Amino acid sequence: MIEEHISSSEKERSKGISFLDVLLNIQENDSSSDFHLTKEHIKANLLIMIATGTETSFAVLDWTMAKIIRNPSQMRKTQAEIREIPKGEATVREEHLSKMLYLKAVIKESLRLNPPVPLLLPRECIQDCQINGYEIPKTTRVLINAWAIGRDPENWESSEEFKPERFMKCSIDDKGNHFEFIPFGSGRRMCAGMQFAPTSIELTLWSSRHGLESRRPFFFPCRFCASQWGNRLRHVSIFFHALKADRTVYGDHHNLFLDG
Ligand code: HEM
Repeated sequence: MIEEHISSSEKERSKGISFLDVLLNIQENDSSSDFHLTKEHIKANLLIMIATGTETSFAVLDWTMAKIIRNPSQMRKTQAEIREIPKGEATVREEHLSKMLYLKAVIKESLRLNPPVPLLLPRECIQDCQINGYEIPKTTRVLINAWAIGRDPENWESSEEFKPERFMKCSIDDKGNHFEFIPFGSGRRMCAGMQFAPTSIELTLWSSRHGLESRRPFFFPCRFCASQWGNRLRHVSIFFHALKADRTVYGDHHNLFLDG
C-alpha cells in the first residue's frame, strides 16, 4: 500500500489526501527537524491507528444503537434532532454536528456505561504514594477501571441507567479533565483519536438514523454483558426491522425489512 501511494503522481496524491499521503508528504518535504520519518515509522503509525481506532469506535457505535433501539423515546429524540438540524440537506456538515447536542449526549452516555477500553492502558507509579490508605510502592503497575468509575453511584445518579439527558445538563466532558468520566483516558498518553472518534461515530449514527426507523419487532429480554474486558462487545444479538423513514428522504412509504 505504501509503495502504491509512493508511486502515485503528486497530483493524484493531493486529490484524495489520506493519512498515508500526509505522512508521505511530511517524509518527502519536511527538512526542518532533526527527526526523519522512515518507512518503519509510517508503517507503525498506520498499524496503531487501525489497531486502536477500529474496534473501539465500532463497539461504541454498536452499544449506542443497541441502547437507543431499546428505548423508543430516546430513539425518537435522536432522530428528530438528526433530521431537524440539517433541514432537508442530503448530507451533514461539521457545523450541523456541533448543534446535535442530544446525539452527543447519547454517545457520551454510551461511553460512560460501556467504555470500549474499560481498564485504560497500564501505568507504572513513578514514586511511592498512598491511595485510600493503601501504600502503592514506586514501580507498581496500576490499572485504572474507567468502567467502574463511570458507574460509580457516588458520582452518577441512577448510575446503571442509560439516561443521555444527564449530559444535557452537566458540563462534564470526556477530555480527561473530569476524573469521574474518562473513556478516553487522561494525561499524556490519553487517546490520540479523542477528537476524531466522536465525530466519526456521530457521522455514522447520523447516516444510519437519518433515513431509517429501527423497530424491534417484538420484545425479548436482552442480556448485556459487562465483564472486565468483555464489555467491549455485546454478547447477545438484537434483531430489528429497519423501516424507510418517510417520503422526504426516500420518496415512498414502503417498509423495508432488514433483519440482522
Ligand atoms: C470511541 C472511540 C475510542 C475510545 C473510547 C478510545 C479510548 C482510548 C483509551 C482509553 C486509550 C488509553 C488512554 C489512557 O490510558 O489514558 C486510548 C489510546 C489510544 N487511542 Fe483511542 N479510543 C477511541 C478511538 C480511537 C481512534 C479512532 C484512534 C485513531 C484513529 C485512536 C487512537 C489511539 C492511540 C494512538 C492511543 C495510544 C495513545 C498513547 O499511548 O499515547 N483511538 N484510546
